[in-house]
Amino acid sequence: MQLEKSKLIGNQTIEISGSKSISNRLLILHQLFENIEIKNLSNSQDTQLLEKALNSDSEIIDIHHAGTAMRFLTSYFAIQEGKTVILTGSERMKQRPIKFLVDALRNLGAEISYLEKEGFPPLKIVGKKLEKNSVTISANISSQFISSLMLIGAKLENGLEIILEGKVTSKPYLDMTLKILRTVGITNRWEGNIIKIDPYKQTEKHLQNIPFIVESDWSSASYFYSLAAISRETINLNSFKPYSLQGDSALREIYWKFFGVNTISEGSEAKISLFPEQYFNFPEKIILNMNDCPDIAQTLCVTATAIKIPFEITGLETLKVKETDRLLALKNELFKIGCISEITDDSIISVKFFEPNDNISIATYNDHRMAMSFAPFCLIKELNIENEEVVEKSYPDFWKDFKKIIEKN
Ligand SMILES: O=C(O)C1=C[C@@H](OP(=O)(O)O)[C@@H](O)[C@H](O)C1
Ligand SMILES: C=C(OP(=O)(O)O)C(=O)O
Repeated sequence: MQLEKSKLIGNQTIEISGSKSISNRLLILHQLFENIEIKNLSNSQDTQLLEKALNSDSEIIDIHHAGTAMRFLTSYFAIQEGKTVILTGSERMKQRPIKFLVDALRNLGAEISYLEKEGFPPLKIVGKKLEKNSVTISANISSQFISSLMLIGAKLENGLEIILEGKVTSKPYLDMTLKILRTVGITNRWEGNIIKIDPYKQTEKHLQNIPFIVESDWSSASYFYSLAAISRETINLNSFKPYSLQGDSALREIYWKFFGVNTISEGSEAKISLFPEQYFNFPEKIILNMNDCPDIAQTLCVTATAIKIPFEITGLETLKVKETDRLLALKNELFKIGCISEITDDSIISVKFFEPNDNISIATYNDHRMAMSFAPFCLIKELNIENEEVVEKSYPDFWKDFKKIIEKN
């Protein structure tokens, strides 16, 4: 996608579809427990793949690049008595870890085997009744493993106790799962390092359809925060609430503190306006731990580079095992837009900004967030985004929405 040097058309309104994370949880719960009437379901390819997998009779389920779906379906199929499936995905999916989740499920009594490399998809899952109700799992690789167990917990006869070992990564996603479980009547608690999910008891309330309006996707909103911060123009976003289940709503505080972008909520209309201060003193350096919101780290690095604010971002140990090694991809591509950076296993630090060359072409590494996070740089300089179709994974309408609010400068 060739993007000319552009300027923002101020005060336009964008409607992003429902949160991918919330939608994925609701689809699993709908299938396992309840008639949930889901409104504003995510239109992301990942959510569509999950929905298709849940309704499929096929023995082979290919989930492509959808990590959350892969992890959630592993537990889901493990408890489908009498059903055997092969759960597979893209070449990258076959490099993304799943061992700790498989070990935990096996310890509960599940029958899961690896078809290629030990510890990685594809998996053969023979659905069974799980008899045990307590399991220990490392919490520092991916919170998706734990959410996956939590989502099936209430289906086990005595519920499920999950004992977390080590540092908990991406914690707001676990809080999200617990809160969503409560909305469908599954009681739970998290005390110290133990999460307890009570067994499901159907009540009269549950016999009706439970309506759930999915709030729009905060991770997708990040690209508009970036545009607002760089352009200093206002952007309006629909279907966002003042109180969110999504950890990426930390964008409000982060973009206010470091970039002076105010978020004004019009509560009753579930609409927010991103309103940049015109005379904001940018900080000398951004020092931030983003372990709670890893999916918006790429966005923040590009905004900071465009405005030339040095940054030191830590807590990013999960980035290496996402759609690509996001730390390496960031280092390579930030260089093209004028930032020399250093990376470690869990951090990225800017070292120096310089005037980038012309003819910038950003590689996207099969990673939707690489494409979307670099696009706002067109407010500074013309650039090409390679394989622009990667955005489909989470935000199929991205280019349509993006182009609606920029024009050639
Ligand atoms: O539970 C979820 O919906 C997600 C959890 C996070 O993954 P990790 O826990 O692996 O960091 C996040 O990066 C991913 O996009 C969605
Ligand atoms: C990491 C992501 O997704 P997943 O792990 O579900 O592939 C993402 O959307 O940034």
